[in-house]
Amino acid sequence: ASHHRLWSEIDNVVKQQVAWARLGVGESGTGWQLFAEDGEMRMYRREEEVDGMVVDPLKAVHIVKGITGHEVCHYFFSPQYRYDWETTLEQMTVLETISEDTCLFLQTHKRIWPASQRDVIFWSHLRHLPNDQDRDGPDIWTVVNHSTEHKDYPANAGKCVRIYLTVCMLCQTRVNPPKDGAPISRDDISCKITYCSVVNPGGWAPASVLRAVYKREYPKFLKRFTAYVTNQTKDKSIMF
Ligand SMILES: CCCCCc1ccc(-c2ccc(S(=O)(=O)CCO)cc2)cc1[C@H]1C[C@H]1c1ccccn1
Repeated sequence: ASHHRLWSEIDNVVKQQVAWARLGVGESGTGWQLFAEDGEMRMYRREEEVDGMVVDPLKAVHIVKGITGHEVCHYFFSPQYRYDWETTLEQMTVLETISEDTCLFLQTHKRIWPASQRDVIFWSHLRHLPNDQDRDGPDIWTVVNHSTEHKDYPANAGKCVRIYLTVCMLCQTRVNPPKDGAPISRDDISCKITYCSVVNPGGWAPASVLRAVYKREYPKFLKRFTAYVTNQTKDKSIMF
């Protein structure tokens, strides 16, 4: 059904996350600190705490040649590929396939010493925001992951501490049409990726441990994931 029980929440969160992702990290005065750089990838964070817990918002901007936003979102959303690129994943369960572009996931992530193991339940929604209104507007593909409850999996019932997150993978494809009118090849395309994430680690974890983990894990994740998409798509026809 086009309108399922989570539809209004998903619609609101997606609109809010797309607007947030499209805001640049602005000039240095806006509180965004550049903390990792690798080629075209720039990773920023803001230092924020909620009830004494580190919930540093993260925003990464990356430009990857040879792939499209549709392809990035396809491999990010689809459960069947996740174990290939998500290295901190211990267990992933699709609790519900709500529609062909909306799933409910339960994930347990590998324990990161000295903190206790974490799990998370989130809905994941894949959406194409075409620019058919104004031609030169951005053609956006996005996946938004947002924590939610599930009656069969109450928080902190087992060994894992429940975390809460909102993640937005927002992509814009750029095409440089070949001069001689030849068909568009992967050499003529690139994808501008904006990845935003806010993770509330649930139970207490030392700020120094969390910040060290984020500093190590986020750049590794985005590099590994984008390399995975490049490798998966290199011999396939372009998914626009
Ligand atoms: C003491 C550590 C507490 C927090 C551990 C933890 C759990 C989940 C997550 C997480 C869960 C989902 C997503 S996603 O973008 O929706 C993709 C689908 O998997 C992303 C990151 C992050 C972290 C933090 C390690 C940090 C970290 C950062 C990037 C990758 C892995 N780990």
